[in-house]
Amino acid sequence: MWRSAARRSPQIRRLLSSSAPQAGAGAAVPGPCIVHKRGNDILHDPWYNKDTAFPMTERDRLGLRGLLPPRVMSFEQQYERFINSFRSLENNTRGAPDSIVALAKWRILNRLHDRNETLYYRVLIDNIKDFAPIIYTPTVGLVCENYSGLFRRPRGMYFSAKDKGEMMSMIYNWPAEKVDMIVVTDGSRILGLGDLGVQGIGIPIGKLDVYVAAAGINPQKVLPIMLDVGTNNEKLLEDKLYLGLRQPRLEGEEYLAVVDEFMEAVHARWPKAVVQFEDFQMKWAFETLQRYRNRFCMFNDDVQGTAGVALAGLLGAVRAQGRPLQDFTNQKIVVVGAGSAGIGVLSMAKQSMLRMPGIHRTGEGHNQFWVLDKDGLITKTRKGLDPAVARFARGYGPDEVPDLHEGASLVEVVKKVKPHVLLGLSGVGAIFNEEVLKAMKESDSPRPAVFAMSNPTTKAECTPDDVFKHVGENAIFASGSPFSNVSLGNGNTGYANQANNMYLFPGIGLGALLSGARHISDGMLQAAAECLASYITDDEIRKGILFPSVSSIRHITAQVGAAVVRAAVAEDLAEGCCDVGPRELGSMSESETVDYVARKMWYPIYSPLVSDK
Ligand SMILES: NC(=O)c1ccc[n+]([C@@H]2O[C@H](COP(=O)([O-])OP(=O)(O)OC[C@H]3O[C@@H](n4cnc5c(N)ncnc54)[C@H](O)[C@@H]3O)[C@@H](O)[C@H]2O)c1
Ligand SMILES: O=C(O)C[C@H](O)C(=O)O
Ligand SMILES: [Mg+2]
Repeated sequence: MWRSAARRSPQIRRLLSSSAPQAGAGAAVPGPCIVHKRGNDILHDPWYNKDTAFPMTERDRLGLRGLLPPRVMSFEQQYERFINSFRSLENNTRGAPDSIVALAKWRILNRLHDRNETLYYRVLIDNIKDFAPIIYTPTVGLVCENYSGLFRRPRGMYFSAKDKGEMMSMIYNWPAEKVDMIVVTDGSRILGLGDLGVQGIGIPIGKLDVYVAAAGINPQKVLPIMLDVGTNNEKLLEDKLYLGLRQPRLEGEEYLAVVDEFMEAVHARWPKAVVQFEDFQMKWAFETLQRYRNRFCMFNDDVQGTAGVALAGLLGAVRAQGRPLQDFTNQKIVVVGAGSAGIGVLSMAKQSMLRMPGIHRTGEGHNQFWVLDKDGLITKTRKGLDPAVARFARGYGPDEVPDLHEGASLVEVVKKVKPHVLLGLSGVGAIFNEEVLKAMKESDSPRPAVFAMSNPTTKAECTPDDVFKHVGENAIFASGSPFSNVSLGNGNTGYANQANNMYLFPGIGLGALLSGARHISDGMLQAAAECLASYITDDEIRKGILFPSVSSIRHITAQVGAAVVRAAVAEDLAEGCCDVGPRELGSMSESETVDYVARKMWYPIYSPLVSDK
């Protein structure tokens, strides 16, 4: 049951192995590409630029002769040269402070990104495990914090509060004719780093890099967007070099009017583009999701993508105990953080429990969750609770087992509840301290699970070393940002799983795009989560491995994307994409859908260039 047929298929494995070109882009000899430029303009366009790899025929055809050193290098030589300079950077910066090294690595990758996209995406795809921590969490957080100083060239689009009334024409300033995937933020909650205003643009850029690497979205068709509605970050408002609007954030109807206008403009130009909302503060994350999810093809990654990844982890934790999946309904789960991510996780986990056989005994009233926010345990006596949070509030007093008071501390809750899972989405680093982790040792589970999902690394609720030391070697650990596995000293390994929405959002976006879904339904999201949960074998689970390695992200994304396509077809939401209509999608078997999705993935390879001038 837990073996995905496609995962074992040699054909799919071949199709998706990171060293072989993928189909779609993957024909060994790519078709020619018409360029509307010549000479230096080509060298300065990262999409067409091949640097020293332009063959002589192309140098003649495109007016490049004499603009490059005479020796023609191969793609492989260029690749090796880059990797060598990256490795020497690592050697030369050994011993330097972590943040200096991280930014130096980000700079060298960013420079390649600005210069030669084909080479950039190839090194990213082939080395995704090493490079994801640079272009994505945790380094992307540091980049956002320092963005105004690091800024050299613009990437993506900026719509500000000052652009009201102009957005419909501004959207046509974007040079690419077609856009498939948009990631938008308003910078109000960047990872666990708070309001970073316009500097949050680093997040959509990083997420879209993951889209290209994992989902094979053509980089010419992605668009990172910053909605600059001001910032409430005093430090930034006072910073003379700050690049965003120096005004407090718009609120209420004024704020929504900007987002409405932006969504209308995007939809007018690219009606089939998928829009991913990212790192919006909680109130706007939920409000915009409700407002747009039935009108546009959009989703909120922090609410919905995170929920699916956490659900896959929670189901993995049940399997690790050797229990049947239905036992999920009996798991005691403590969630620390009742924000957009925490509430998203709780809602999806609850939905999943309600679908399990046997749960009808207790139905909606069944509450296996203990939720804490900055004021401690949330109970029904809490005033002014958001209805989304109120659903998970505990009863109060001696009727409630165990007896816990409003605002109880985390350690009190863990000691009394003895949860199977402790899950953090609080944005507070090291909050799972020694006392809390030692209390987890008394968990009712033979494999107590600790998920420290906050990003970046500095905000992780704890480290894997702490967990294996204080909870025990039978513990299970997952974190939002990457950590190294822990050697347990007896030849055994304590696995540091990465529970990050990067396992799902690329497949959700790709599946929505290829199905041509009118909108993204709960069923499509559920299918994505179930697909990820089923990816891991029983053997892996027994070892404490809950999530696959990031190096298989393309393979995972093809499967998740296919699951999403099939769910969209089943719900009659699919309108098809390009020349593949809903009927054709519907006639594909499960493995044919995975093949189809994999074939649609773009793969970086130099195409012969032909000038139209
Ligand atoms: N791993 C992933 O894939 C993933 C996905 C989304 C978000 N996240 C991370 O989750 C964190 C939270 O994101 P969010 O969007 O929910 O933020 P949010 O601001 O909406 O919510 C934060 C929540 O944490 C609570 N909190 C703050 N201090 C606390 C404390 N001392 N004790 C207990 N609770 C406390 C707040 O009251 C609030 O309920 C961020 O660090 C983000 O990077 C990780
Ligand atoms: O960006 C990430 O790494 C995950 C998540 O979307 C977050 O906001 O922390
Ligand atoms: Mg996010």
